Amino acid sequence: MRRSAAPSQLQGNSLKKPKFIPPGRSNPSLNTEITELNPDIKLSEGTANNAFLQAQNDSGVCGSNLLPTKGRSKEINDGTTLDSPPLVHLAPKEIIESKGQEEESESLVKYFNVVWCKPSKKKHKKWEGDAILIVKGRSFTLKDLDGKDIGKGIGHKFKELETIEEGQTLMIPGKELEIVGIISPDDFNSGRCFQRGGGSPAIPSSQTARKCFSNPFKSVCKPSSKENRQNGSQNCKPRYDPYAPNSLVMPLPDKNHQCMFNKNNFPLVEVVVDPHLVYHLRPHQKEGIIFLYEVVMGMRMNGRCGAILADEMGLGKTLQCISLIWTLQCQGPYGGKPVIKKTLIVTPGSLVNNWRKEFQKWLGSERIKVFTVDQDHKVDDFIKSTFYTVLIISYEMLLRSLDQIKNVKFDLLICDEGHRLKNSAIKTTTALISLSCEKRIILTGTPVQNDLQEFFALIDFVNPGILGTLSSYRKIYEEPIIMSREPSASEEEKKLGERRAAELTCRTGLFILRRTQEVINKYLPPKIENVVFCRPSALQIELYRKLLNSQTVRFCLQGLLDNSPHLICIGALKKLCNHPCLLFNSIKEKERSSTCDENEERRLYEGLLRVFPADYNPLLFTEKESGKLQVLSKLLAVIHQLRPTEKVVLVSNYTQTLNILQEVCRRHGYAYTRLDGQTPISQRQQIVDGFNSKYSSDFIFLLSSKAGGVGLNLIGGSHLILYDIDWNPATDIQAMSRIWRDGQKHSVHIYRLLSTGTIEEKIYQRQISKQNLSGAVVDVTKTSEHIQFSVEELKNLFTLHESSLCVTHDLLGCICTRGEDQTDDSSEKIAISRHCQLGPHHQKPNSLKPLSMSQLKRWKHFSADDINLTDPFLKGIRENVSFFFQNITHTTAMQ
Ligand SMILES: Nc1ncnc2c1ncn2[C@@H]1O[C@H](COP(=O)(O)OP(=O)(O)OP(=O)(O)O)[C@@H](O)[C@H]1O
Ligand SMILES: [Mg+2]
Repeated sequence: MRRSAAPSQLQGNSLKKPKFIPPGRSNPSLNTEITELNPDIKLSEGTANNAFLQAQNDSGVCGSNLLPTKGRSKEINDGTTLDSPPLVHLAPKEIIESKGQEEESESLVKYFNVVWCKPSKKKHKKWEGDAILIVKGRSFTLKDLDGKDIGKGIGHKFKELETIEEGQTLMIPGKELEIVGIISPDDFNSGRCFQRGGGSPAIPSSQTARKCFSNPFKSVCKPSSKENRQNGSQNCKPRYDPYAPNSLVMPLPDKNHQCMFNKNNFPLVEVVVDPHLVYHLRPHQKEGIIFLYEVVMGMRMNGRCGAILADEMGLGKTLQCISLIWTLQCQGPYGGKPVIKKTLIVTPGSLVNNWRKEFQKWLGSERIKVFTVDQDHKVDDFIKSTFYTVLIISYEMLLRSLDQIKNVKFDLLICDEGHRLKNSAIKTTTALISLSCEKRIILTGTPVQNDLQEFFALIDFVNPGILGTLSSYRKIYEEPIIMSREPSASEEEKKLGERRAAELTCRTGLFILRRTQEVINKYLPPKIENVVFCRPSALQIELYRKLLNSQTVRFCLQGLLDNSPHLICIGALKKLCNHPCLLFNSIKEKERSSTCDENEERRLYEGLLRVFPADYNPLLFTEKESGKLQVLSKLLAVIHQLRPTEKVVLVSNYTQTLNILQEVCRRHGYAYTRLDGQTPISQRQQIVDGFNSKYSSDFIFLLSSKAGGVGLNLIGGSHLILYDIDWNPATDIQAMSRIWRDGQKHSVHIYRLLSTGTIEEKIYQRQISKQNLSGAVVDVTKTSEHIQFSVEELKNLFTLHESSLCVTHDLLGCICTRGEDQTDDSSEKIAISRHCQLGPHHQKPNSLKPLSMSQLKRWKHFSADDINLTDPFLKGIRENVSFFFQNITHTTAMQ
């Protein structure tokens, strides 16, 4: 039968749509091979005619796709010829089958690639779409290539469905189908059958890390034309000696790549990274550069040049990119011609100057001319000049200068802290998508796989269309994966979800690279982490009790209020934990404002003012009024006394709290500097540099982690104090990573301050238990507004444990007697039998994943009066502390 071209062919969109493989193109030899390779796959009883089972292939996750069956033959079919495939009408019918036969057939699932059109008697059909036909026992489902159901039927005669085969035409209600090929279960389960061609590896993964050290002059210099010969003789030499010891040579492109990108037959030349850079590179950075090179050159996936470098914080993503830019800007594998001319780096405002500094640090100021955009240096100046090759701009400035930037041809686009592009609807993302540059790199230290839709946005940004459309992605990956994780998921759903997740990882793994902190541990000094449980002051406890007794909290716990008033309650408790004067300010503010929709908040504060002294002045707050502030003040004094040359980074998520901390610095005469959301971008790097300088007299760096923490290097400080806790462990991890990074010379001390028995402990417990148990990877931008609380959870949040030294320790079910008061909420206990302070750590402690309950159990812990407490810093602050957890990460070597 002659047929019109299938839509997949007509659209010319081979990247998104599976290729139409007509029955005649089936490859008998391939099938023979597959059958032979899979001796386990046998024709099941009574299905000798089933070509699908013969061709079934358990290919690896990234294996081959559609497996055409053996050429259909007259012998297999009941006398029908190839040109006139059997026409079977699949109208619902009553089936009279023997029971045994029915059961057998029910379990049989078959998948077919089909084309469909409206039923017609015309000889030359006008096929309207490609689709996937799933036949299971007596029912079938037809899905389009976006995974959407476009046809369904049940109760069909078993025999008819059993004998479907390639080339056959079927009638289903409203549609006529032609079977184009058979799909292996693996191709269906992985979802590959829906979207093929979009990301096929250009090189097998086993070769990906291979370095090629072949002689560039050996047989590769084959200039074909005169011009090429000239070019060849000029540029045939690698820029640096590939045979020098420790040289870092990029892999050579394979034949396919050469066919596609070396049309002029330029001689192949080794691309060698500047030895000046290689001298400094860590092993993981060398691998990272090879990875980036392969991806942006399109050597990993034909025609796809987008990468995500998701190394954990502090692993030197900046240096890896700088090395790549410098290499591609001067060299290339074809005739040595440079691959790129201009690079655009987009980064958060606070890091614009950090990038400039890193270029300077690694390459000096002569090799690459970088242009940073700020108030005095406009994009136009970059455009007018031929001097600069790299433009560094903040996301905010990019939006303002988009029109000019669009006029420049950039060959490489780097988006630092690129997880912000996870929302494809926001302006920044659409602006960047509108740039025509194909080679795109996202840098992020934050894990990106926590939300499947956000994951899609990042992938689609670097390699547009590689996962199909958003709606097809949802059907093919997101829905089955999410469904498989529901407690009610059937075995079949679980398997499908797992398989689809594996396929997604495989498809994207070619261009995503993530290494953990462990790879640089040996270059870092030891890290001592402490969780310090601070006794709340008498004033705090009294206010806390009153807040919990308020009508608003009671109504919340009865589930009686809409509009999320629990968030107001949580906010008030958190403020109180930081300092009562913050709560006082809020109450006063509420008194002044008169909007009636804030009644809940007003009711929450009822009677609270009476708890404060009559003449309370928040500006004259004292340290004694807050347990945590008292501990902080002591801690600063101890550090100052014991390590007069060392410096402290003091972190809070709230500007108002930072104001209090700043006032404490002022009162004690500590020199400080401050960076928060209000700090002008142009001043940020200066402030960071000032603090890091050994000549600086600053003792304290006040940092608002949410406003400007990402990407900063604060290695001038070796003590970091987290004054308050965020729901999201990633925010805290971001902050902690500011000082424990390459270049740090001192042992690093981290102190997390928590008010004992309060909501802060609960948030901490949530960080280490819930988030971890669910396996969810978290993201810095998630806030409490995104968290759903059950009434049970709210009850737990709104409980004050006054007599416990450490509720967190109680919950660990530790059998030591250091936390005296065991909580009565036994359902939350994790029963383990262990001795206190197990000593050596069994788990890898250094990855920047949120800490888990089981890891915390292995930390040393002490009540404040414990005689074993030897740490001089902790000893100095024990007076106002009820409990400590401590973990020491010993690193093997210092640089
Ligand atoms: N090979 C190296 N030798 C010495 N210092 C290095 C090396 N690589 C990077 N560094 C330094 O380590 C610090 C951290 O690097 P960088 O800022 O690039 O980290 P990052 O991976 O971008 O982290 P984040 O996700 O926090 O932004 C910088 O001061 C950088 O100069
Ligand atoms: Mg960075």
